[in-house]
Amino acid sequence: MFDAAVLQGKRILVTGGGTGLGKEMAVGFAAHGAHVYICGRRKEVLDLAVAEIRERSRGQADALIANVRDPDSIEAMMSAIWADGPLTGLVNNAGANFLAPTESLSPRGYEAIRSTVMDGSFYASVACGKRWIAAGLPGVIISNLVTWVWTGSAYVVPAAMAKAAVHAMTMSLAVEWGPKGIRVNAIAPGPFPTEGAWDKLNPLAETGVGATQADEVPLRRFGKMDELRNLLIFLMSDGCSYITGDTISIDGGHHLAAPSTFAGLAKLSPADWQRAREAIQASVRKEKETRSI
Ligand SMILES: CCC/C=C/C(=O)SCCNC(=O)CCNC(=O)[C@H](O)C(C)(C)COP(=O)([O-])OP(=O)([O-])OC[C@H]1O[C@@H](n2cnc3c(N)ncnc32)[C@H](O)[C@@H]1OP(=O)([O-])[O-]
Ligand SMILES: NC(=O)C1=CN([C@@H]2O[C@H](COP(=O)(O)OP(=O)(O)OC[C@H]3O[C@@H](n4cnc5c(N)ncnc54)[C@H](OP(=O)(O)O)[C@@H]3O)[C@@H](O)[C@H]2O)C=CC1
Repeated sequence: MFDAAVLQGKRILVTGGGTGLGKEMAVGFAAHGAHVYICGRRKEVLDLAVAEIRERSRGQADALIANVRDPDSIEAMMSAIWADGPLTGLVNNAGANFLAPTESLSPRGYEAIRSTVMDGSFYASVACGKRWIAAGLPGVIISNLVTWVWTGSAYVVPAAMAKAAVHAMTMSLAVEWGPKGIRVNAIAPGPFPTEGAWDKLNPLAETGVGATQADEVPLRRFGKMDELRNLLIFLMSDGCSYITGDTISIDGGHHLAAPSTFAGLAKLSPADWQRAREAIQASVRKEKETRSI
């Protein structure tokens, strides 16, 4: 769909690019000429991802360990990247989410999600924005949101709140930084199955409702990674020079047909929720064992 050199000379950081959607975007950017950087908290996962991105794209990729919940960690990562030259683009993709009845959430559970999605996107955007502004350089920021920024969603309330905050950041920064040549957009994907998301959002047969299902998507299927890449490459490219402040859905029409949330989980019993919690926490424990930061 695009010229293979459409992103030649671009240097793009994808947060959370070691897995799932972030890794797939990184493959697309690198295959179209960009040097991609990915970050996350697990060295082994990042090393494997860099090897895979290089092989699949035949392009340039590097990884840095960083925790987006920690502004000092983000600053250290940005300084390391900028030492080799400025970024031209940032994708705020790192995310955290799990299904839970809201009344069961502790302040730490809420904070784990809010700080990853809302604070992480803010810190990374400001770390890039202030460098671009100081150097008089243009830049592109794209945040990976979800259609709940328009609909809300039961049982994932901290994620819906935090993504909505980043939606507001997108509109606000587009206006504030537009005169400086910085474009700020977002995407709102529907279901694109990934191990990370499905472990946390569809842990049991009973949790297979709306948000993670394909049958009520008007286009009757999940999203494909090539479709995601096409949108991201376009938004990141110089051909997209007049779009800013927008959040573009890529969900096969799911949110317009209404069942794109977790409303259907009202049928779960307390025992079902306990099993869901145990399954989610088993997945989190497995991931945490391999964290490097
Ligand atoms: C359509 C699809 C849209 C997709 C959207 C996505 O974003 S998909 C992206 C999917 N990918 C990811 O999410 C990847 C990143 N995710 C992660 O790093 C972890 O999943 C994390 C968010 C739990 C944070 O880890 P961490 O090391 O910071 O945290 P921790 O383990 O120390 O727990 C913190 C608190 O949370 C509590 N708690 C946990 N589970 C449950 C539960 N089921 N119920 C209730 N509470 C729960 C836990 O008890 C603790 O509180 P406490 O007891 O101390 O008061
Ligand atoms: N899959 C889907 O259908 C949809 C996904 N999305 C969004 O897409 C994004 C990616 O989700 P997906 O690929 O499915 O799930 P993943 O779990 O695979 O991706 C999350 C990534 O974020 C990284 N991450 C999490 N916390 C931090 C942190 N504190 N610092 C640095 N990196 C962090 C994780 O790496 P590590 O744990 O090593 O740090 C992981 O690589 C999320 O923002 C999600 O909300 C939106 C709509 C639909």
